[in-house]
Amino acid sequence: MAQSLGRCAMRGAQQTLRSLRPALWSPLHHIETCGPSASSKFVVRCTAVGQPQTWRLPLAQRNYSSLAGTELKPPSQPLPDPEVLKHVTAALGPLDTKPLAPPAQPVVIVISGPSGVGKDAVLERLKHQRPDLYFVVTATSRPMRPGEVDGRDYFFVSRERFEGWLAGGLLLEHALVYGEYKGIPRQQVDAALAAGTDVVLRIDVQGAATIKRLMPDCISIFVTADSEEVLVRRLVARKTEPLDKLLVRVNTARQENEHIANFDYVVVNRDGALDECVRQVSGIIEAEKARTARRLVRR
Ligand SMILES: Nc1ncnc2c1ncn2[C@@H]1O[C@H](COP(=O)(O)OP(=O)(O)OP(=O)(O)O)[C@@H](O)[C@H]1O
Repeated sequence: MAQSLGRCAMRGAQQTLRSLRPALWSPLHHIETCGPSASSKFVVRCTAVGQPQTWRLPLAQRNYSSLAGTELKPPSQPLPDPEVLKHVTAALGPLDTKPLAPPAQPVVIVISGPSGVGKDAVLERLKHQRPDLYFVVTATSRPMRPGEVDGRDYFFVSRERFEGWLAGGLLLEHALVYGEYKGIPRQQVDAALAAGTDVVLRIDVQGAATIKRLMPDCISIFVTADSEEVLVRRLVARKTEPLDKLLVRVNTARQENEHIANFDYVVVNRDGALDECVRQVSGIIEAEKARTARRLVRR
């Protein structure tokens, strides 16, 4: 039997459930009981819009904060009347079990924007929230910054090696950005798409235009900051460029901002609101995947 909760434990369970499934949570008014059941399921009894509901989680859990990642099962539906079902199939023939909407084709998502706007910061957080996406590791000839890891953040390669990859046709797109090469390894993109996985590319503005030409179906997102002043403050605070290179980046950012109209979406990475930006990017991907054109192409 599920046990009644103390006020403190109840609050913990509410917070966990809300963070797990915000969409399901919103109509819930109140959790009444919450705890392990005799059948080793974790049972949550709650009232949603006046209706009592019971949620059964697959695992017994005592620690509410460790519920993250546990699948919430919706309340069980009443079983259909077998006699009625029999009549339906007798009249219409066997019912088709194929999905009514075909799965969406894998998409390429291009994240771009001026230097210092927060592309890496956004992607770092998105990686944790969206393990279903494949994040292409860009190759670059620029030196590693403190905290960066070769093969995780970028493939840090010499100019000679980069030029060898270029000559061998191993890069989908490349550009010389602030005097350093950056390029997208073709094989990573092809392999992820072939496996049906959505691919995220982090590209500078000039590279984004090339990808849009090569892959017109890609979703291009321009990340920008609240203002030029905020952008410059971020770059200065990052302390990764000497003054002369900083000036070049700010000048380039001015020109890049004029290319917003070439992108499908623009998202503002507001100061101190990184999570909000990540949420918007993730929402855009979800909405695009639900577009009928992306789902019906295979028919
Ligand atoms: N929403 C935000 N609020 C405050 N600071 C932020 C925000 N987003 C990112 N930053 C900070 O701004 C700085 C620049 O971010 P980041 O390095 O991710 O930019 P970038 O667009 O990847 O730059 P580049 O193209 O030069 O590599 C970092 O120090 C990062 O922590």
